Amino acid sequence: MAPNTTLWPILGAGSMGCLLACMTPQPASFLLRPGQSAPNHIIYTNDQREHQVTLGSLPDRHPPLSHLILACKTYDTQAALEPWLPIIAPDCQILCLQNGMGHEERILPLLPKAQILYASMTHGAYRLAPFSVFHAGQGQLLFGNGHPTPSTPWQQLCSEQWAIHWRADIHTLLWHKLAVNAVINPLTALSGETNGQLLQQPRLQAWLLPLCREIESVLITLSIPLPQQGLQQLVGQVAQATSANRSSMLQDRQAKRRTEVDAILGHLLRQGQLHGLQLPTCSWLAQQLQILPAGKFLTPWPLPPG
Ligand SMILES: NC(=O)C1=CN([C@@H]2O[C@H](COP(=O)(O)OP(=O)(O)OC[C@H]3O[C@@H](n4cnc5c(N)ncnc54)[C@H](OP(=O)(O)O)[C@@H]3O)[C@@H](O)[C@H]2O)C=CC1
Ligand SMILES: CC(C)(CO)C(=O)C(=O)O
Repeated sequence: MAPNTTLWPILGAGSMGCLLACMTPQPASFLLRPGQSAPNHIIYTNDQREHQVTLGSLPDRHPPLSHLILACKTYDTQAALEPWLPIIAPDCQILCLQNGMGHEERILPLLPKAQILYASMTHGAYRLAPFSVFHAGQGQLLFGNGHPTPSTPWQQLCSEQWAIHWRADIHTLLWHKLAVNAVINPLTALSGETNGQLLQQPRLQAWLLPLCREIESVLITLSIPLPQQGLQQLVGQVAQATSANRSSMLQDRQAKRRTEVDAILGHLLRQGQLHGLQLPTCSWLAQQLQILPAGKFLTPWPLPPG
């Protein structure tokens, strides 16, 4: 079925969903929770300007959705998709903006023929109010599905203005992002420290080498090229570049929200188990993230296991 490119359906009207709705070349249309309705525009704000972006809406009778942007948290994927299954084409192309990996495990049980597209999103955004988004960090959206070039409608989404680019090597990029997140996010989320403190505090620094070694062992086993400079070096660069940031996982814990640990460390641990790898450091951190009450931090900060 030819994708309908006059509308961009987005499932999840949070920070990322609203930001994407400002970036699509034709109007976006939100798929909301049953019973909710969207206004006819959203408000985009950044440091310099504020403006309204018109939203579209799906007509009462329309062909099954041939493409969809998924912008809910990883753990909400199934519940969010379920009510919309009757209007989604079985072979729908679904662009996942979500952090972490394991999108297939969440989507394919509901839509076995869906075609998944992967994204590495470094634009930062938060909601000022429902349907009002603040674009906090100008980053880029790199996406792809392993093919060298995008097909319809995805080539229309590519944009210099918004730094949205198709990448043939998206899987390697995603693994490198996952690897960095699997180090920075749990260490900061459990210690309560900013990203930069990982390079400042010797007790936190002591975790970097064992953790990076374990994660590199997963990449090597899966034949994913290692970051050129080595994982620990890459983690150091990202922590330095985002030194004042509180990681998304730390923010989730401070706000007493569920974290996306399962899509990050959980995915690594499942891959490790599948391939008979021992990942004691990853495993310990994932366990602590499950048991430590929200808003509480590990004090004194421990030495790595083993
Ligand atoms: N924010 C950022 O800067 C970045 C976020 N990401 C990733 O993007 C993904 C989304 O994050 P973000 O936008 O921040 O999250 P938000 O919590 O802001 O948005 C998630 C949205 O999903 C909606 N939702 C949840 N369950 C359902 C459901 N059953 N049906 C319909 N809608 C539902 C929520 O609705 P409701 O509001 O009603 O709960 C909310 O609007 C995450 O994986 C995150 O890691 C990646 C890079 C940067
Ligand atoms: C790169 C990093 C660690 C920046 O904070 C991030 O992606 C996150 O917080 O999830």
